[in-house]
Amino acid sequence: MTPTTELVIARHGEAACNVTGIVGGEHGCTGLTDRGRHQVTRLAARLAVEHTARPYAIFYSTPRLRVVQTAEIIRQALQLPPDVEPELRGPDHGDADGQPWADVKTAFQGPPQHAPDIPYANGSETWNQYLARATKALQKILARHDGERILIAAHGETIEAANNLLLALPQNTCLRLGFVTDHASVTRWQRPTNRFGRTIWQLAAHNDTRHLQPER
Ligand SMILES: O=C(O)[C@H](O)COP(=O)(O)O
Repeated sequence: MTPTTELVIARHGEAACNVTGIVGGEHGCTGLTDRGRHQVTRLAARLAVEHTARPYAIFYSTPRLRVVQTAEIIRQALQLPPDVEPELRGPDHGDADGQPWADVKTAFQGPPQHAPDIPYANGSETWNQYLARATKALQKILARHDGERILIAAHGETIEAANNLLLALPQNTCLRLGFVTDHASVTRWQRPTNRFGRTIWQLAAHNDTRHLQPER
Protein backbone atom coordinates (compact mmCIF):
# COMPACT_ATOMS: atom_id res chain seq x y z
CA MET A 1 0.00 0.00 0.00
CA THR A 2 1.24 3.47 -0.87
CA PRO A 3 2.08 5.38 2.29
CA THR A 4 0.02 8.42 3.16
CA THR A 5 1.59 11.80 2.63
CA GLU A 6 0.80 13.91 5.67
CA LEU A 7 1.28 17.65 5.99
CA VAL A 8 1.04 19.02 9.51
CA ILE A 9 1.32 22.78 9.95
CA ALA A 10 1.67 24.12 13.48
CA ARG A 11 1.14 27.83 14.02
CA HIS A 12 3.65 29.52 16.34
CA GLY A 13 2.70 30.30 19.94
CA GLU A 14 1.48 33.71 21.08
CA ALA A 15 4.05 36.39 20.23
CA ALA A 16 4.54 39.82 21.74
CA CYS A 17 3.69 41.47 18.42
CA ASN A 18 0.36 39.56 18.35
CA VAL A 19 -0.52 40.86 21.83
CA THR A 20 0.39 44.48 21.07
CA GLY A 21 -1.09 44.42 17.56
CA ILE A 22 2.21 45.28 15.90
CA VAL A 23 2.96 44.11 12.38
CA GLY A 24 5.41 41.28 12.98
CA GLY A 25 7.96 41.19 10.18
CA GLU A 26 11.72 40.99 10.67
CA HIS A 27 11.68 44.29 12.64
CA GLY A 28 8.34 44.08 14.42
CA CYS A 29 8.65 40.55 15.78
CA THR A 30 10.33 40.38 19.20
CA GLY A 31 9.54 36.73 19.86
CA LEU A 32 7.16 34.61 21.91
CA THR A 33 5.50 35.65 25.16
CA ASP A 34 5.72 33.41 28.25
CA ARG A 35 2.19 32.26 27.43
CA GLY A 36 3.28 31.48 23.89
CA ARG A 37 6.23 29.39 25.13
CA HIS A 38 3.87 27.47 27.39
CA GLN A 39 1.45 26.85 24.51
CA VAL A 40 4.27 25.56 22.35
CA THR A 41 5.55 23.29 25.12
CA ARG A 42 2.12 21.60 25.13
CA LEU A 43 2.10 21.49 21.34
CA ALA A 44 5.59 19.95 21.27
CA ALA A 45 4.58 17.26 23.77
CA ARG A 46 1.70 16.24 21.50
CA LEU A 47 3.87 16.23 18.39
CA ALA A 48 6.50 14.15 20.21
CA VAL A 49 3.92 11.43 20.91
CA GLU A 50 2.94 11.43 17.21
CA HIS A 51 6.60 11.38 16.18
CA THR A 52 7.21 8.28 18.28
CA ALA A 53 4.22 6.47 16.72
CA ARG A 54 5.01 7.44 13.10
CA PRO A 55 8.09 9.62 12.70
CA TYR A 56 8.05 12.88 10.80
CA ALA A 57 10.52 12.61 7.91
CA ILE A 58 11.24 16.32 7.81
CA PHE A 59 10.62 19.46 9.89
CA TYR A 60 10.54 22.93 8.29
CA SER A 61 10.44 26.33 9.94
CA THR A 62 10.03 29.85 8.64
CA PRO A 63 12.80 32.36 9.46
CA ARG A 64 10.76 34.80 11.62
CA LEU A 65 11.77 34.95 15.29
CA ARG A 66 8.46 33.74 16.77
CA VAL A 67 8.52 30.70 14.51
CA VAL A 68 12.24 30.01 15.05
CA GLN A 69 11.60 30.03 18.83
CA THR A 70 8.58 27.75 18.35
CA ALA A 71 10.65 25.38 16.20
CA GLU A 72 13.41 25.25 18.82
CA ILE A 73 10.96 24.06 21.50
CA ILE A 74 9.61 21.44 19.07
CA ARG A 75 13.16 20.40 18.13
CA GLN A 76 14.00 19.71 21.76
CA ALA A 77 10.90 17.54 22.22
CA LEU A 78 11.23 15.59 18.95
CA GLN A 79 15.02 15.57 18.59
CA LEU A 80 14.37 16.66 15.00
CA PRO A 81 16.22 19.79 13.84
CA PRO A 82 14.24 22.21 11.64
CA ASP A 83 15.24 23.26 8.12
CA VAL A 84 14.60 26.99 7.79
CA GLU A 85 12.79 27.65 4.48
CA PRO A 86 12.96 31.39 3.66
CA GLU A 87 10.23 31.18 1.01
CA LEU A 88 7.77 30.13 3.73
CA ARG A 89 8.26 33.41 5.63
CA GLY A 90 5.15 35.43 6.43
CA PRO A 91 4.14 38.30 4.12
CA ASP A 92 6.80 40.92 3.39
CA HIS A 93 5.31 43.92 5.18
CA GLY A 94 7.48 46.70 3.71
CA ASP A 95 7.08 49.99 5.63
CA ALA A 96 4.23 48.47 7.70
CA ASP A 97 6.72 46.26 9.56
CA GLY A 98 6.76 47.34 13.23
CA GLN A 99 3.73 49.64 12.86
CA PRO A 100 0.38 49.08 14.61
CA TRP A 101 -1.88 46.85 12.49
CA ALA A 102 -4.78 49.16 13.36
CA ASP A 103 -3.05 52.10 11.64
CA VAL A 104 -2.01 50.00 8.64
CA LYS A 105 -5.55 48.68 8.17
CA THR A 106 -7.08 52.13 8.60
CA ALA A 107 -4.79 53.59 5.93
CA PHE A 108 -5.46 50.61 3.61
CA GLN A 109 -9.17 50.53 4.48
CA GLY A 110 -9.01 46.87 5.50
CA PRO A 111 -6.63 43.93 5.94
CA PRO A 112 -4.35 42.83 3.07
CA GLN A 113 -6.92 40.23 1.91
CA HIS A 114 -9.55 42.90 1.20
CA ALA A 115 -7.67 44.37 -1.77
CA PRO A 116 -5.52 41.37 -2.68
CA ASP A 117 -3.73 42.87 -5.69
CA ILE A 118 -2.73 46.15 -4.03
CA PRO A 119 0.30 46.51 -1.69
CA TYR A 120 -0.99 47.39 1.80
CA ALA A 121 2.13 49.49 2.53
CA ASN A 122 5.13 50.90 0.66
CA GLY A 123 7.32 47.97 -0.29
CA SER A 124 4.91 45.29 0.90
CA GLU A 125 3.81 42.24 -1.05
CA THR A 126 0.19 42.15 -2.11
CA TRP A 127 -1.85 39.37 -0.52
CA ASN A 128 -1.93 37.51 -3.84
CA GLN A 129 1.85 37.86 -4.25
CA TYR A 130 2.29 36.40 -0.77
CA LEU A 131 -0.07 33.51 -1.55
CA ALA A 132 1.73 32.76 -4.83
CA ARG A 133 5.13 32.64 -3.09
CA ALA A 134 3.96 30.56 -0.14
CA THR A 135 1.96 28.08 -2.21
CA LYS A 136 4.92 27.61 -4.58
CA ALA A 137 7.16 26.83 -1.61
CA LEU A 138 4.58 24.39 -0.23
CA GLN A 139 4.24 22.66 -3.62
CA LYS A 140 8.01 22.15 -3.76
CA ILE A 141 8.02 20.67 -0.27
CA LEU A 142 5.12 18.33 -1.09
CA ALA A 143 6.84 17.15 -4.28
CA ARG A 144 10.11 16.59 -2.40
CA HIS A 145 8.48 14.51 0.34
CA ASP A 146 5.80 12.52 -1.47
CA GLY A 147 4.60 9.67 0.77
CA GLU A 148 6.29 11.13 3.86
CA ARG A 149 5.17 12.89 7.02
CA ILE A 150 6.00 16.58 6.89
CA LEU A 151 5.92 18.95 9.86
CA ILE A 152 6.03 22.73 9.37
CA ALA A 153 6.18 25.39 12.08
CA ALA A 154 4.80 28.53 10.55
CA HIS A 155 2.29 31.40 10.49
CA GLY A 156 -1.46 31.69 10.30
CA GLU A 157 -0.91 32.89 6.74
CA THR A 158 0.99 29.68 5.87
CA ILE A 159 -2.08 27.67 6.87
CA GLU A 160 -4.23 29.94 4.71
CA ALA A 161 -1.83 29.33 1.82
CA ALA A 162 -1.89 25.54 2.31
CA ASN A 163 -5.69 25.52 2.46
CA ASN A 164 -5.91 27.67 -0.66
CA LEU A 165 -3.53 25.30 -2.46
CA LEU A 166 -5.04 21.97 -1.42
CA LEU A 167 -8.67 23.09 -1.63
CA ALA A 168 -7.76 24.55 -5.08
CA LEU A 169 -9.56 27.76 -4.20
CA PRO A 170 -10.00 30.22 -7.07
CA GLN A 171 -8.03 33.48 -7.08
CA ASN A 172 -9.54 36.11 -4.75
CA THR A 173 -11.53 33.65 -2.66
CA CYS A 174 -10.11 35.72 0.23
CA LEU A 175 -12.74 38.37 -0.59
CA ARG A 176 -15.47 36.10 0.79
CA LEU A 177 -13.80 33.39 2.89
CA GLY A 178 -11.05 33.11 5.51
CA PHE A 179 -9.59 30.64 8.02
CA VAL A 180 -9.31 31.02 11.79
CA THR A 181 -5.95 29.87 13.13
CA ASP A 182 -5.16 29.97 16.85
CA HIS A 183 -1.71 30.11 18.40
CA ALA A 184 0.01 26.70 18.64
CA SER A 185 -2.81 25.08 16.66
CA VAL A 186 -2.36 22.08 14.37
CA THR A 187 -3.76 21.81 10.84
CA ARG A 188 -3.45 18.38 9.28
CA TRP A 189 -3.74 17.37 5.62
CA GLN A 190 -3.48 13.72 4.53
CA ARG A 191 -3.17 12.17 1.09
CA PRO A 192 -3.83 8.42 1.17
CA THR A 193 -4.07 6.23 -1.91
CA ASN A 194 -7.02 3.84 -1.86
CA ARG A 195 -7.08 0.34 -3.36
CA PHE A 196 -8.37 1.74 -6.67
CA GLY A 197 -5.29 3.91 -6.99
CA ARG A 198 -7.22 7.11 -6.25
CA THR A 199 -5.24 9.71 -4.37
CA ILE A 200 -6.95 12.74 -2.91
CA TRP A 201 -6.06 15.32 -0.30
CA GLN A 202 -8.20 15.20 2.82
CA LEU A 203 -8.39 17.89 5.49
CA ALA A 204 -8.19 15.78 8.67
CA ALA A 205 -8.10 18.73 11.10
CA HIS A 206 -8.08 22.49 10.93
CA ASN A 207 -7.05 24.66 13.90
CA ASP A 208 -6.87 21.70 16.31
CA THR A 209 -5.99 22.97 19.81
CA ARG A 210 -6.94 19.92 21.90
CA HIS A 211 -3.44 19.83 23.37
CA LEU A 212 -4.01 23.27 24.92
CA GLN A 213 -7.08 22.16 26.89
CA PRO A 214 -8.25 22.94 29.52
CA GLU A 215 -6.35 26.21 29.46
CA ARG A 216 -8.09 27.94 26.55
O1 LIG B 1 1.89 40.50 11.94
C1 LIG B 1 2.08 39.57 11.12
O2 LIG B 1 3.16 39.40 10.53
C2 LIG B 1 1.00 38.57 10.82
O3 LIG B 1 -0.15 39.13 10.35
C3 LIG B 1 0.64 37.76 12.00
O4 LIG B 1 0.47 36.44 11.62
P1 LIG B 1 1.21 35.32 12.47
O5 LIG B 1 1.13 35.75 13.90
O6 LIG B 1 0.44 34.04 12.25
O7 LIG B 1 2.61 35.24 11.97
